[in-house]
Amino acid sequence: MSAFIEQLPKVELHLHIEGSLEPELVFALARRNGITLDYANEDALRAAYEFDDLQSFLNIYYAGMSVLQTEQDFFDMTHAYLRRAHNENVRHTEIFFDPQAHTERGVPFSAVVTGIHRALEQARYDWGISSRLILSFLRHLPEESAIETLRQAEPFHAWLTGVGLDSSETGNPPDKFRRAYALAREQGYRLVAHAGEEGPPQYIRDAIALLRVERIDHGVAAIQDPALMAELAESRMPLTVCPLSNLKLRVVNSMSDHPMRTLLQAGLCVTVNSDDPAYFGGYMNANYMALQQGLAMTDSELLQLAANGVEASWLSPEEKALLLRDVREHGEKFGVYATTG
Ligand SMILES: Nc1ncnc2[nH]cnc12
Ligand SMILES: [Zn+2]
Repeated sequence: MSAFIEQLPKVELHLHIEGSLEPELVFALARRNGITLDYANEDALRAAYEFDDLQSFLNIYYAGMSVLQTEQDFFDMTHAYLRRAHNENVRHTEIFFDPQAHTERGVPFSAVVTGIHRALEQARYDWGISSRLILSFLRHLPEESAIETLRQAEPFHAWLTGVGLDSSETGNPPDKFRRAYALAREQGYRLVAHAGEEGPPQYIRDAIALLRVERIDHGVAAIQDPALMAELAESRMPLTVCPLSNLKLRVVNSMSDHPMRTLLQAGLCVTVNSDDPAYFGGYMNANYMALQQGLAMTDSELLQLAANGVEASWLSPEEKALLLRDVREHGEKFGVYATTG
């Protein structure tokens, strides 16, 4: 592992907290909650992490999170992620959670959000990691369910910065959630959505035009549409790209085919993120390393990606300036300067 990547101050903007649940914790929580799993042990579960596409991953992802029952379970999962993030010099993280995947199983919304929030507060206190929490709607469910989830979130609005949209993309276009997003916007939430992971470039356009998002999660399908790429570059609309996720879900055939460098060189505000690190083979450092090894990205390009992460974050302008200074100073220490911007 390169010291440049290890010591680089990093921002993570696309992380599903349920996707940070490592097999060891899945089994520990199953034991604690008296749940019997379909897998004999941690290794057997890990061996099932071979995916053909997004849906084959989502099936295992939802099964894995069924061990989460109590507020303490949500705390423990979030705390474990934050410890890893801290160890990888992640300074700021914006975390998705999927409340419907838990409330549908009878887990109260309050237990989910309180456990996660408590861990975020503790990490801020213990390790100085700042964070934001993003409530993500499941797009395979009806819009009414998303709107009901927004209602359940009302008492916890102070802990929630934004709303997002994840799960099965194909056949569930942004248009389906127009009313839910309009409501969230009225209530003061910031808006993001997964678009252009497996879905077409038109979903990226629609997320921007119909849902009025300020960031696109994934967005790698933009590579198929030069006019869209030019618009995204011009507006500096951030894309929260997840390299190892794209590889494991076969969005790209190999890391050397990944569009990250082309998007970066075209002036888009692309960022590096881990998506579901327990399932896709690594956290933030591993994602930077995949770009370094698979695309031969230079330290200068990696520095620019880290700076883009700060730019795309929901930190205040003052906090961004401080963190950007740390990123630049890290580069100077290694004699490295950002490529663009
Ligand atoms: N990569 C991904 N795409 C869509 N939904 C998800 N939920 C968790 N990870 C996801
Ligand atoms: Zn995602």
